[in-house]
Amino acid sequence: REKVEMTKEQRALMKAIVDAYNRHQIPQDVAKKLLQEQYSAEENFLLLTEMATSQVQVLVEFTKNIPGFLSLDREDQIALLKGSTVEAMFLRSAQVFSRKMPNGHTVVLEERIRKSGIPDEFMTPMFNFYKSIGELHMVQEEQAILTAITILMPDRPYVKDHQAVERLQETMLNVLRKLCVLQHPQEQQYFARLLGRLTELRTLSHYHAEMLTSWKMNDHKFTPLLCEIWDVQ
Ligand SMILES: O=C(Nc1ccccc1F)[C@H](C1CCCCC1)n1c(-c2ccc(Cl)cc2)nc2cc(F)c(F)cc21
Repeated sequence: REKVEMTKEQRALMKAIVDAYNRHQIPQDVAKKLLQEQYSAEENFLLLTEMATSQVQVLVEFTKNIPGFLSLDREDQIALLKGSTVEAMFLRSAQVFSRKMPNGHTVVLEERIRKSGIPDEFMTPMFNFYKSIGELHMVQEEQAILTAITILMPDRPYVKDHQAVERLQETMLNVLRKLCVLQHPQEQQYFARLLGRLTELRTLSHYHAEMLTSWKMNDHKFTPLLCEIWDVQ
C-alpha cells in the first residue's frame, strides 16, 4: 500500500485543533464527582445542567479555533453551534465514560448514571453508544478532530452557505482519514467505523429533549442558555 503521509498544513491544522480541544476542557471532572457519591435525581439534574452549560461555553471557544470557522457567515456559525451542542455533549460524555479508569470505577460510574434520574428507556441506546465509542480506543487527536467534524456538519438546520461548511469539514475529514491509517494501521475500516459513530450519535441526540423533560423528578429548571440552545421549556 502507498505510504500515507500528512502534509505540513495538515499537521499544523491537527495541532491547532488538538491544542484548542485540550485547552477548552471542562474544569471540574464530572466522572470524579459521580464516583465520589450517589446524588439524588434533583442534584444529578442540576449537575447535568451545570456541566452542559459549561460545555456549551467551552464548545464556543473550541470552535473559534477551528481554522476557517470565523470566516463563515456569522449566522451560519450560530446555526452550526446550535445544531451540534447536544451531539458534542454526548460525544464528550462517551469519551469521559471510555477513559481508562482504575478497576471497578467504570462499573460504579455506570451504576451512578443508571440511577441518576434518566428515564430507563434511554439507558440501552445511551450505553450502547458509550461502549461503541470505547471499543474504538480513539487517541485524543481523533477525539478532537471528530468533535470538529461534528460541529462542521453542513446539513444542520438554517445553514445557508452549505458549500463553505462542506469545504471546511472536508479538510477535517482528510486529516482524520490519514490519522486513522497512521494510528490504526491494522484496521482497514477504522475510519469508516469512526464516521459510523456519528450516525449513532445523531440518533441518540434525538432523545435528549425527552431525556431531560422526563428526568425522574418534578419541576425541571434549565439555565437560560440551555433553554436557548436545547428544545426544552
Ligand atoms: O455530566 C454529564 N455529561 C457531560 C456533559 C458535559 C461535559 C461532559 C460530560 F460528561 C452527564 C451526567 C450528569 C450528572 C448525572 C449523570 C450524567 N453524563 C451523561 C449524560 C449527559 C446527558 C444526558 Cl441527557 C444523559 C447523560 N453521560 C455521562 C457519561 C459519563 F461517563 C459521565 F461521567 C457523565 C455523563
